[in-house]
Amino acid sequence: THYPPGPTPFPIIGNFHTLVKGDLFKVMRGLRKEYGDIFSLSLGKQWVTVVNGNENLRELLVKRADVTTDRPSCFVFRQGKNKGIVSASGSSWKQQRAFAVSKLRDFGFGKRSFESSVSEEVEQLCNLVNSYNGKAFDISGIIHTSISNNVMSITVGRRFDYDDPKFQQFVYLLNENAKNSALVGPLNFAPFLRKIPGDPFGAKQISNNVRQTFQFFRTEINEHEKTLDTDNLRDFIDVYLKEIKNQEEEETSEFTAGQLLTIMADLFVAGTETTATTIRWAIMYLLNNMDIQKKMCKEIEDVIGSGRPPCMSDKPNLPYCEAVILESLRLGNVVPYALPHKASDDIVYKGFTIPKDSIILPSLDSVAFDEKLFPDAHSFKPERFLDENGRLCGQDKVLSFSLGRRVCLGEALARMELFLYITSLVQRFEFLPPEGKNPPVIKGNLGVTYCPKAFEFRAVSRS
Ligand code: HEM
Repeated sequence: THYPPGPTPFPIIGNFHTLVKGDLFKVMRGLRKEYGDIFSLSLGKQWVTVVNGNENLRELLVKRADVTTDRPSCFVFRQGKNKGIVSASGSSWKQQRAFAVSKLRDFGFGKRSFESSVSEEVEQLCNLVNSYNGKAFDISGIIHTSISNNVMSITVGRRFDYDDPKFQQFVYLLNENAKNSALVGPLNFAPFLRKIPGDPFGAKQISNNVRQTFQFFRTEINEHEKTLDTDNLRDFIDVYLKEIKNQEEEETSEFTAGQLLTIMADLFVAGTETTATTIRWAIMYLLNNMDIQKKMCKEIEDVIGSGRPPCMSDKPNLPYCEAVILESLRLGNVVPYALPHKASDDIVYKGFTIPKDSIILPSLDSVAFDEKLFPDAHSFKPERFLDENGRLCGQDKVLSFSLGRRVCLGEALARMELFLYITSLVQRFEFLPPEGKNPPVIKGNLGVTYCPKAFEFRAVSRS
């Protein structure tokens, strides 16, 4: 059998030493150059096949979806007990995902009917930003809280105040885990790393944070159970609790409180950090490209003015703003290797065999920086998404939400959030570096998500 090529592994640790050599992006891009689009790594007992390039990803994740959709059993997914949506596989995943998608949609998730709720959240955020009176500040904490409220209002049925200490602690835990690079890196694949005394890879801390996240939602679910009225369903938790009751008689029912708990954590974890981070990237790029910020602001002024905030029906009339958002999604590269998939059977592809039960890592990074799709790929150039008539083009080339059956479940909501938050902030404020300072250096930190290093800026009211 012909396995995909890759660096020669050492005994026991495999290619572990190659991956921790430094910048993971550089290492992975270098390996692609050396071994080709489909290369493999060995980590402990795990085989990992890294898939690069738009066509290979489409071929494997879409056309061969029958054998590339499951999740492997690695550290990050065991945190979700292989239940719920993100970490689950097979028929259980299919059923839970379909149920969640359909019921969330009933509550307006990602649809126009939910727009007013997101807009209110944006308004709250803008008012808070305004209260800094143009003084330099770091927006991460409040943007995380604001974004998570959008998912909370549908799932838990209420929003949380920015100064709610319990909620702040909760959002903090999430951030801490998201920053932990071990979750996407070696820890995920090499079980022996978790046993090293002193917890150098933060495995215990991660598990502990996850436990606290689950506890937060367990309390919410318990309170919902006490007040449940099946004729008046308030939110997603209520809908799910009703389904548990409906299926009580069936011995094989997959609708359990444990599943609900994991789905809640899934939605919260997958839906907060990603969107909030993309917005922070957009702000960072706009601070470094004042001309682009001015153009965006001018488009908003011409189309909407300053009398009312932007709404979704303005989107087709704001192609330049939309191009800035697409370029932030692409260059921000927030989930560079998506989440691990599994080969559920031997897959013969381009003369290689990707062995059954090995991990498939989709490199979305390889698409975001593909020079053929995006010439001068490392530069921030919204114009690449506009044709000669200023109309939007090439949106489909951006694969930030992955593809195939595992495609991001929150894509529609995320796109709505990105549009409303970014255009509203630009309409109301001019983003400037802190007084007397240069704009923040465009640098990221690769954890679960690739996010900008902490930075401060001034948001100066335009009125
Ligand atoms: C800019 C924002 C976002 C980006 C870039 C993003 C990106 C992604 C990516 C790359 C994946 C992995 C797909 C794969 O395994 O191949 C994913 C999965 C997922 N996302 Fe998102 N996401 C975003 C926002 C959201 C939001 C707002 C939600 C929901 C509230 C959400 C919920 C999920 C869920 C539940 C999954 C797991 C799907 C599954 O395993 O079946 N995401 N997302």
